[in-house]
Amino acid sequence: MPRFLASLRYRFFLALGTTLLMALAALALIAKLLVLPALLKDERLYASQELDRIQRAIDNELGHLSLLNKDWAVWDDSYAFLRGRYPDYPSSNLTNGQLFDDANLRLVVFLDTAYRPYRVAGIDPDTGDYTICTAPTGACRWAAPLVASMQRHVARERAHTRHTWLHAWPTLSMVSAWPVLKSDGSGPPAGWLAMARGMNATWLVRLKASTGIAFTATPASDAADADPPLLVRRSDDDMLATRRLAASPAGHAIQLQATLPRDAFQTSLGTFRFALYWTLALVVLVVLVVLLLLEMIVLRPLRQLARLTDRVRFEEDTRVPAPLTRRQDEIGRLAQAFNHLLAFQRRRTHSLVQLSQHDPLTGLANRRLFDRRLARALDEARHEARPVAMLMIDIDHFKAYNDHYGHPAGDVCLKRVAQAMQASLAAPGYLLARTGGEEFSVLMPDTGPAAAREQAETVRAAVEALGIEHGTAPQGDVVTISVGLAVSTRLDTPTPGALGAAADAALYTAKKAGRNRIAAGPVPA
Ligand SMILES: Nc1nc2c(ncn2[C@@H]2O[C@H](COP(=O)(O)OP(=O)(O)OP(=O)(O)O)[C@@H](O)[C@H]2O)c(=O)[nH]1
Repeated sequence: MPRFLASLRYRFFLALGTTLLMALAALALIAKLLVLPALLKDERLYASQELDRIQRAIDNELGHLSLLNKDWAVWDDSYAFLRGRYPDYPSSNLTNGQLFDDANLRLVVFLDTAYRPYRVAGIDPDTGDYTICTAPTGACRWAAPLVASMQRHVARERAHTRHTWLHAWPTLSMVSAWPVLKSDGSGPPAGWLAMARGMNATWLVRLKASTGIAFTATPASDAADADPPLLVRRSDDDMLATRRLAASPAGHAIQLQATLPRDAFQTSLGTFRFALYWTLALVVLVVLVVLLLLEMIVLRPLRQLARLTDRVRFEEDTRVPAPLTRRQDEIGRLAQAFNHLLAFQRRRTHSLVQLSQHDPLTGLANRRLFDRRLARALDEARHEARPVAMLMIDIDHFKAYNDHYGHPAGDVCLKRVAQAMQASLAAPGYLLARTGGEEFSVLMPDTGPAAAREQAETVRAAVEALGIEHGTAPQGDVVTISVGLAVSTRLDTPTPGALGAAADAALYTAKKAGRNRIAAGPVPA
């Protein structure tokens, strides 16, 4: 594992960073696979609905044309005209101003019952001239395609009374046809009256105004062009929606093309982006806050504990800081447990130190501690030119005591003697130690020969005063001790070994002299 990954801080950073990236990828996927297609679908639906509106407007126009057509077709005058009984009908009714200008018509055609043209009247789209003929020939030749379309429609669907359709060639028109009946609607039909209205610029302006949609209507050839795409998004601002309407003659169509704004799409996209960016910002913020809280609540205390663990080795009274132990959470419990562990370790260390430096029977210092203190005392005495005194003490005829009273009684005796000697020490700085089986030593720093002898006598007397019965002792009937005294007073202080040897020699002298006494050794060199 790379070194920096060993830190929890970086591992959390990496994990949260990865989570963040995954969230980003998920959002991008959601945007690409769900949101954007839904928005585009909505836009397609909107375009289709707008084209529907244009188509409905055209249907309305056809309806109006059909009503006008019916008014003229179901009329006694028209009926009489087709029956040949009203020769003045064209001059009275099919004049330019009355029908073609006011009703915005291009062509009016009467067909007889065999669908043959009876009268053709209209405005030539090329010249703008009004023409009226008995057939679409000569001056009315321009009307031939429309007349043929009218003939075909009426002949094919004569069962119907109303006919409306769109015509695409050579110019765009909407066409209506009705059977010519008497004003009361009775028949039989005298023929057919068909009317065509040009889908010209004027018509387009009117329809644009009524729909509010900017569009064009152009002739198209079904055979030549493949079906155009419904929607072409030309820019972020607008799109081109296209639809073809069936028209006559066969193979022709009218192509509607509406230029539509993309406001709704852009607004929805903007809203989505806004939500997306805010979501991202929030996710980043949450990650940063989590990292910050992690650092403050978990990682920093953990580092504090780690530093504390390092210090424990060098500073004895190290404790976990109170703010950590006061916490009620897991870190607080860890800090409290850490403090308990420290206290437990200290107790154990203390008891181990005690065990290693004290005698388990009497509780006095043992030889190890005594030797260390003696060396230190002599060291200090050497620097400060002060005296150091030492007593070496041995219980008299203790083997005989053991043999007579038994070993357990010997132990009790040892303890009582130790307590008595301890109680008799004059200064708190004096150290009494059990340095052998029934051998004791006293270290008396800063103590001269006189005070040392006085203290030795006090110790001896204290043991004798205990009055522990010792029936087999040659020197009396109670337990006594012999004391060897050595004092260092010279500037060249002796070594611990030399002082100890002097005290030992003095003890030997005391034993030799009859026991239960004190002997002072020569001042060691
Ligand atoms: N009960 C008991 N006896 C011990 C202990 N340690 C040493 N002793 C005994 O102390 C006795 C010491 O005897 P010795 O060294 O022969 O000397 P002594 O009999 O005291 O005679 P002097 O020293 O010459 O007066 C031995 O019998 C040891 O067994 C102990 O911890 N408990």
